[in-house]
Amino acid sequence: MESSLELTTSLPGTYPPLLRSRIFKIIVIGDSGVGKTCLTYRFCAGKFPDKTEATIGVDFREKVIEINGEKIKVQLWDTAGQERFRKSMVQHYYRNVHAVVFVYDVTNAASFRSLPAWIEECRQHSLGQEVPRILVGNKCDLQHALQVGTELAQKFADSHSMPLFETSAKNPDDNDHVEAIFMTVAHKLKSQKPLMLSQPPGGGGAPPLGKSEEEEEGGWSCNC
Ligand SMILES: Nc1nc2c(ncn2[C@@H]2O[C@H](COP(=O)(O)OP(=O)(O)OP(=O)(O)O)[C@@H](O)[C@H]2O)c(=O)[nH]1
Repeated sequence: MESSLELTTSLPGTYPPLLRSRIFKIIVIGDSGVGKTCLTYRFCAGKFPDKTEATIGVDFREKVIEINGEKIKVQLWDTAGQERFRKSMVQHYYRNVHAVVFVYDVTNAASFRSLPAWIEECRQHSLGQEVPRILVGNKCDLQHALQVGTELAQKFADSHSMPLFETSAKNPDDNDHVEAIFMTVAHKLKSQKPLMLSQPPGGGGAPPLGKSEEEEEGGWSCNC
């Protein structure tokens, strides 16, 4: 995937000023091919990617946004949907997560039926209802091929206490805008700041919304 070309490491001692801003780590999860890469690329780069390949392990994309005068880095972890590309990375995805975005493809009922398994995987990694979660139905531009209607998806979202957004990474004109979806999550995280300053017992949940683990380790940064 071409996005890997956009990744740059931070050299020790050369931290750009924005590295001190707060980071929201949001993981994007769902079956292979639902459009996780396209959605994250759309938000961070502002356009639909020319071409994508199956994500191997994880890709990171970041965007700096401003909420109420504070600059915040939204770090999207685009995870691999294919099991064979996930195995070695799973433990890393789930550390220090602030929010989860579950994605299905509205033209692929199987991707919708997989959602309980993705939710369960998150739960097993201490990401339950206390962490902001949203549900995104992607590829709404392909209305002629629709397999998952809004009513069914809304029932599922309600039963898991998640807001539902239906969008298209390719052409969001008539749907929820990709940018607005991720901004909604960021606003929610910012408004929950006091709640997130302490670790839950056992330390399994999200850390304070300050320096990320990757930042502490001088890890990856992507400026797309
Ligand atoms: N028509 C349409 N096609 C889309 C949309 N989003 C993604 N696609 C296409 O769906 C295919 C898969 O998209 P990806 O973003 O690579 O899917 P993914 O979920 O990241 O897949 P993995 O990396 O294997 O987990 C690509 O051919 C995209 O061009 C959309 O909103 N509309």
